[in-house]
Parts: sequence; structure tokens; C-alpha cells
Amino acid sequence: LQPSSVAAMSTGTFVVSQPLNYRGGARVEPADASGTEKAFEPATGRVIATFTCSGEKEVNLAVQNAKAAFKIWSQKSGMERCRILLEAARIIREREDEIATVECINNGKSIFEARLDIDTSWQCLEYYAGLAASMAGEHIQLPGGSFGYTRREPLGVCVGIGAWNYPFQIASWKSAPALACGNAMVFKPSPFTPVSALLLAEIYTEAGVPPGLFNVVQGGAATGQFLCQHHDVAKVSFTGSVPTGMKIMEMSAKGIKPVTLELGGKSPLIIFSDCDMNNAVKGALMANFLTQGQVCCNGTRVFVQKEILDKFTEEVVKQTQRIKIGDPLLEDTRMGPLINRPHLERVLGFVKVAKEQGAKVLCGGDIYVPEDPKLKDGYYMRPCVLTNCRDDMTCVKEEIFGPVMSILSFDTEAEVLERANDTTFGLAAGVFTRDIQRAHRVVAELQAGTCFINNYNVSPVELPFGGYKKSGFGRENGRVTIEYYSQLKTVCVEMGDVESAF
Ligand SMILES: NC(=O)c1ccc[n+]([C@@H]2O[C@H](COP(=O)([O-])OP(=O)(O)OC[C@H]3O[C@@H](n4cnc5c(N)ncnc54)[C@H](O)[C@@H]3O)[C@@H](O)[C@H]2O)c1
Ligand SMILES: C[N+](C)(C)CCCC=O
Repeated sequence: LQPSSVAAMSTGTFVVSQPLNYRGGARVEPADASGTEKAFEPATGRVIATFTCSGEKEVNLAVQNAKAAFKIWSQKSGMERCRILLEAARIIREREDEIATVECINNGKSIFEARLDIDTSWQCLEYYAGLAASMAGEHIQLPGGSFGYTRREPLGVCVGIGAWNYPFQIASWKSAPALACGNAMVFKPSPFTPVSALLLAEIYTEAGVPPGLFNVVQGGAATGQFLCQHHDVAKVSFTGSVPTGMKIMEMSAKGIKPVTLELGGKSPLIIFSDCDMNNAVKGALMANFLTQGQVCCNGTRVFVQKEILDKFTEEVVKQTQRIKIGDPLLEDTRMGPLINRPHLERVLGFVKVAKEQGAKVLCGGDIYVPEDPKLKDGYYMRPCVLTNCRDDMTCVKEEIFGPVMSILSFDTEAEVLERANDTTFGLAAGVFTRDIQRAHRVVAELQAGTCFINNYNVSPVELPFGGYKKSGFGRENGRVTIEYYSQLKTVCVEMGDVESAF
């Protein structure tokens, strides 16, 4: 793919025929297989790629390539790594439309949103390029002229395993800090969205990383297991569900490998009666309907203070019904299809159970069939707002990962805090209020790794992102992530004679 090919990419035409593994600086067919997979265009239900899942031999080759590249890359200075990462960021920016189009076709998110994801991807590369040059240890003076110093060193070959909801962004958010610290990476995308990570791999090569520094292997659980269990892998960074996260942690524990786990959520969004109503309504839509609601940190439990419940609900429903659903490549579309048929059925199942348990559907929650005949086999549903919800309902307790907002009412700050924290998840939370003391008091009490005040789901790459409780640990973005992709060596230097105990 090149920029000139964007015009040729339209809904219903895109097919991938090139190999989808990337090793040693080139696309390759895997050396062995652990099954095959099909990738779909969710907008039309068409197959866009059929590919071989990598077996143990291919995973081993990818890790060996990464090991060889690590030897070269880890010897470079921070400034040298910085220059190459900045060049990669520049190429992503230049090819933004093409990458966003591929993302939109393979994932189903609107082109409007896909462009934002590509923005946060190149911004992440730029950010860590900037930090690469300033990574340093400490010098510590000791008695008698002796001294010590610390060296911040890379870990080695890191593995990244991604989810399907933000394919290019996840690959960038993992690889940028890993590479900036001097590591190599083998990345495995979700088998639902195998395509865009290859563009990132090609861009890194074009920017000048050594061949093998960033490799892509395709496949599902079996391929992921080969990666996690590989004895030459130093670290695993995983984005996905809680059950898979547990397995990743178990496998990594056997090799004493550090892990970063970016897992699921069921985040609370608290709307106080003194909020700016317009912003709170916009915030609730941002918290629930980006990427068709398939967002880990979505604020799907919307707690609204009783005094404004009716007005807020009325306005949220009005604006939800206005969301334009359809062909994700059209400029004015704001909601495309869900990722695949089984997931669509699963989300609709949650709406059905919600109704059975007494929730009221105020809008949506049903299949949507666009008028355009080429979209008739796509996986569309209307965004849903549920009211009459209780804390014990399935729709309020479990991660739905679809466009379903549950509205709950509350009376007092103490009450809402207790209810908001009554979950095993802890990824994100939000508060809308004009009272700044209350805003900070409330977020201090919320058990969540990322809290938003008077906004939701913005993602500046300068800020760390990650979870509390079962939503995982470790962080992506922000300065702190350097610590998750490096290790500290202490060097103790004696300037006198050895005072031996023997
Ligand atoms: N916290 C975050 O930053 C974040 C971001 C995006 C998505 N998510 C979460 O991801 C979930 C949705 O993504 P998903 O359905 O792709 O999740 P998933 O757990 O099913 O799969 C995630 C990845 O793990 C791989 N995998 C599956 N089983 C494996 C195994 N046994 N060993 C190794 N790898 C294995 C998959 O092939 C895929 O690449 C949601 O729960 C969502 O909240 C979290
Ligand atoms: C960019 N967002 C909206 C903050 C999402 C981050 C990744 C979660 O699924």
C-alpha cells in the first residue's frame, strides 16, 4: 500500500493478498502453521484476508530476528534512536489517510475516529523519541571517593499482544516506548484485525530501524502462548480481556517475565446536578459510543444525580438518536458496524437480558440495516440507552463492549462513591461537576487508574493510562512507561583498597 492507493480503497473492494507476517524487515509467509484465520470487513461482512497462524517455528524465527536486531539497536545512543523514531512518526503522519482507511475497513470504526487513533499513534512515537535521548541513570557519591552509578538498560525482546478495537494505536503504544528504551519487539495483533500492524512494521523499516527490530506474527491463542512461553522473551505487554490477561500472567510467571496488563473495565461516569449540562451530555456520549462502544475505558455506568435525571436522560437520548450510523468510510458517519457477527449477537443478548431484568430501552439496542445494499451483511446496531437500571443487573455489572449505556440515579456523593467503586474492575472513571473541590475529592476516592474531570475518553500521550484492580497493572503512555520497558543496573565503584572480612 502507498498513499496513491487510498483512492482505490473503498467499502466493499479492499482485499489483502500480501503476506501478513513481518520478520527480518520484510513481509514473509510463516515457516509453519497453527491453523488459518479469516479477517473480515465488518461494514459488509466480506472476507478481506485469509491467513496462516504462526506456529512455534515461526514464532522462534521472529524472536531470533528480534534478538539479532536488539544487539544493534541497544548499542545506539538515545539520540540515534530518537532520530529514527521521529522519522517513523513523520511517515505515519504523512500516510495518515491511508492507515486510517485500512483501520476503518478492517475494524469498522468511522474514518473520523480512525484518523484520531492514527494521530495518537504518531504522537506517541514523537513523545518517546523525545524521551529516548534523555534517559539516564544517577551518579551517587560514596565515602572515600568511591561512587556508584545506575544505568537504565533495555530488557531485550519484548512481546506485544493486542486487542482488535484499536489495532494500530495499540501496536504503536506498545512499540514506541519499547523501542525508545532500546528493546526489540515481536507483536501479535488480534486475528480479527491483522492488517494495520504491517503498515507500522514497514514504516519502522523505512525510517531506519535494523531489520528484525519490530516483527509481526499472526494468530490467536496458540501463537500467543508460543510467544509468552518463549525463553528468549524478556517481557510481555498485553491488551485484552481479563480472562486472557490471567493466562498471560500465569505463563509469564513461569519464566519470571514482567508483564503489563491493559484489561477490561466497567467504568463509572458520575454526573452531579451542578454540572454544565451540555458538556455532561457530550461527555456521556464520548464515554459510551466511540468505536461502537467497543472501548475498554468506557464509562458505561452513568450515575446521574436525581435532580437532573429526567433532563439529562432526555437530552442524551435525543443526541444518541442523531448519531449517523452507516458506511464507516463516509466523512459524516459517526458509528460503523461492530467487529463481527458473534460479537453483535453477544451485545444484543446483553440488551435482551437487561430488558428481562427490568431495564427500559429508551432508544436503540436493535439491529440496524443501512439502506446501501452493499452494507446489508454488515454488523450494525443502533446505540442503546437503558434506564430503570439497578446495580445488580447484568448490564451494569459486566463489560458489554458495545454501544449500550446504562443510566442509574443517585442522591448523595457518599452513596455514589460507594456504588461506583463496587466493581472488580478499575480502569477509568469520570466526574462532571462545576464544584472543583468536589471534583478532586471524588476522583481521589475513585478506585480507577485513569480519572476524567469534566471530559471523557481523551487520550493525551503525555498522560499514563492503565488500570487498578482486575483492569490490570503497568501503564502505557507518559514518562512512567519507560520504567516498564527498562531495567536498572547499579554499578558500585571502589576507589580505595578492598577491606576484606577475611
Ligand atoms: N485496558 C486497555 O488498554 C484495553 C484496550 C483495548 C481493549 N481492552 C480489552 O480487550 C478486550 C477485548 O479485546 P479482545 O476480545 O481482543 O480480547 P482477548 O483477550 O480475547 O484477546 C486479546 C489478544 O490476546 C490473544 N490471546 C487470546 N488468548 C490467548 C492466550 N491464551 N495466550 C496468548 N494470547 C492470547 C488474542 O489473540 C488477542 O490478540 C476487552 O475486555 C477490552 O476491555 C483493554
Ligand atoms: C483512546 N481511548 C479512547 C482512550 C481508548 C484507549 C484504548 C481502550 O480501548
